[in-house]
Amino acid sequence: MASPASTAFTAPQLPAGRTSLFSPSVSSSYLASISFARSRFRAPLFGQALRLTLHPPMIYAFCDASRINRDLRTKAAAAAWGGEARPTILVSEKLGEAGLALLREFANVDCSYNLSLEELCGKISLCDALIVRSGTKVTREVFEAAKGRLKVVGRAGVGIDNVDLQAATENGCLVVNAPTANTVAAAEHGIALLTAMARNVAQADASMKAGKWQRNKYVGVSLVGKTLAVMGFGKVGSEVARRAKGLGMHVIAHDPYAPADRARAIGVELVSFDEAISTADFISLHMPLTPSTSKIFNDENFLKMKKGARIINVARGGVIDEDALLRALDNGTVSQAALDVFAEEPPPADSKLVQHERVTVTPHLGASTTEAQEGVAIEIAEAVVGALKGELAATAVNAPMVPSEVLSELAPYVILAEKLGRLAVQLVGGGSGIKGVKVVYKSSRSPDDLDTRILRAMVTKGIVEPISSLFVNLVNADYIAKQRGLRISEERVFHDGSPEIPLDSIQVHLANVESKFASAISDSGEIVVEGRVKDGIPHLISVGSFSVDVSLEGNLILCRQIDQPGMIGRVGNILGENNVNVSFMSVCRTAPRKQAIMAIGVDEKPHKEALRRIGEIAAIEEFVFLQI
Ligand SMILES: NC(=O)C1=CN([C@@H]2O[C@H](COP(=O)(O)OP(=O)(O)OC[C@H]3O[C@@H](n4cnc5c(N)ncnc54)[C@H](O)[C@@H]3O)[C@@H](O)[C@H]2O)C=CC1
Ligand SMILES: O=C(O)C(=O)COP(=O)(O)O
Repeated sequence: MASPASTAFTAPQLPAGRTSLFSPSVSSSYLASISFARSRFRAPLFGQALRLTLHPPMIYAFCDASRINRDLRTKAAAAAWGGEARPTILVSEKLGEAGLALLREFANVDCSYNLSLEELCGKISLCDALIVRSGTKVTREVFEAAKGRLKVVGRAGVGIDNVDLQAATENGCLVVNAPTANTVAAAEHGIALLTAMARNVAQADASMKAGKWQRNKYVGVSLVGKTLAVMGFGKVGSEVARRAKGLGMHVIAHDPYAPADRARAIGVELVSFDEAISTADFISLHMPLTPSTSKIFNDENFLKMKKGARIINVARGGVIDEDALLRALDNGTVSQAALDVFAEEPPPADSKLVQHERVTVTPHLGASTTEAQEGVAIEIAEAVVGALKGELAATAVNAPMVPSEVLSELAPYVILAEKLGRLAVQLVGGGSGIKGVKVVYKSSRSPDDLDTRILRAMVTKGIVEPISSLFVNLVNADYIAKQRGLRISEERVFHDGSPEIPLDSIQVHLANVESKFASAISDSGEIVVEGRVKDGIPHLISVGSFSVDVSLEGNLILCRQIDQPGMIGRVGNILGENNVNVSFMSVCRTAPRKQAIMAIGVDEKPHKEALRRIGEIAAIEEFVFLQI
């Protein structure tokens, strides 16, 4: 690599009249950059501490910097960030008042319940977020009808089987849920159904109301000493287990993914699926509905059950083959069932299962307590508002969860990563197509101590957005990379420095490509650009095998020239005559009077004519203009 004898000429300056680096006219990458810091972020710039106040569009932009940048050109979005118009949140099912109040502080809230699919599709392109419970099917059609406006779907509860996560991801829409606030309610409902079923409470109640007094008919079974199999030992399952232990039951559980010590800690033994269902008197279902759990309780598995077993389902109707359950009830394999959830909700009015004498039913009431609904509403409102502000929700279902402290630490590197991707892709020439991208992180931290997912996503964004109409964010970056056949690999290089600083530099390598600026090809034959964060500002520090030193603001001109006096002046004059403000300039040479690379940061895009005149300077061997 050429010696880093760079000469920095002009200190970067804030454009006249700008009080913040992040004025609305600023590029998408700036917007993306600051969105990580939750509210305020102090960046020591050019010897002075500049307070960056995050306006909503800026914060939000992290989720969708390019879209926001486009939106900023529209009246609606411009107003949104000014506070005149605000984001719109559609709430399609009943949500607790406390949650609605939180939403209303931040957005316009449209509570429209019982929408048909057509009505939902009709509204959704006017909404930035949608909040649902289990009754709204958020299908691919809905995401497509959103035409890119919908940024967040909030599921006010746990199960997200009613949301097409793949379609959400493909459309860059974040899905968040509220996974904890209804756990106890669901567990209590499970216990309520268990005890009610064992003692025929619902049937006896209906009988009395019909004027009967049937004491012999409704003799129940005792729970104490009986075996309960908890199928799915997650949040709800373990709370059910804890309560069932209190009722004197012997509790076993099946969950392929649950840690045995967590079960042991509450006196529950984890067993295989077959052992659980074949030894239990009561089987309580608490697993999610997924392709692998769909209809897992079927004819074959009912046959394995202890004769006369009793089943409780507060999870999802779809985990049971309902026709098979009916057969098992009728042939006595299963003596009773208590169901809160159904494959189709509401089930058909003539459902034989609902009408069955030995089946106790409730209309999906597991989460329906005053307390749980209040909690869920607040949990989801905070998650959705946070996501609209660009914070990464801790309950994101289709995006990597990056803790907020990691985000704020990595914020300047995130900007750097996007800019390096953007630069690298603009250096590609010759229609070679990009296949392999390698991101190299030089860091003194151990790999476990540096979460690079967000950086990789932003490199992808930087590479993909300039060459496509796609917008890329953390939600869809990996998906889009895969779609475009981009293999993104990462490499860590140990840097002997302070672990206080997360990264020394980031390199982006594009393999097997030609470049329109031959000097960008390194000795290894790849386009390589490397950057570093200095004083909170991303800098380009090498291109190909040449060292440079230029802050990555505005745009960039790279020239390779024969090192000789007067070059800076000649290029500077042409730019000056074109009213293009130079923000930064560095020259790096292999040796005096040999080859040199001049990197010039410019605020404006030079006119074609100015670029042509620069290209005509005899000593300039090649040059390229890059938009950052
Ligand atoms: N009826 C209602 O109103 C409510 C229903 N639910 C439902 O209850 C279920 C559980 O909720 P949480 O406990 O909060 O979720 P969770 O994610 O904490 O627990 C689910 C557990 O199921 C396990 N699991 C996954 N596949 C399994 C399999 N094939 N066999 C056995 N276990 C498996 C997972 O390892 C996990 O431990 C979800 O389906 C949720 O939608 C939750 C709240 C209210
Ligand atoms: O949280 C869950 O998974 C539930 O099933 C609760 O559903 P709901 O919000 O009451 O429609």
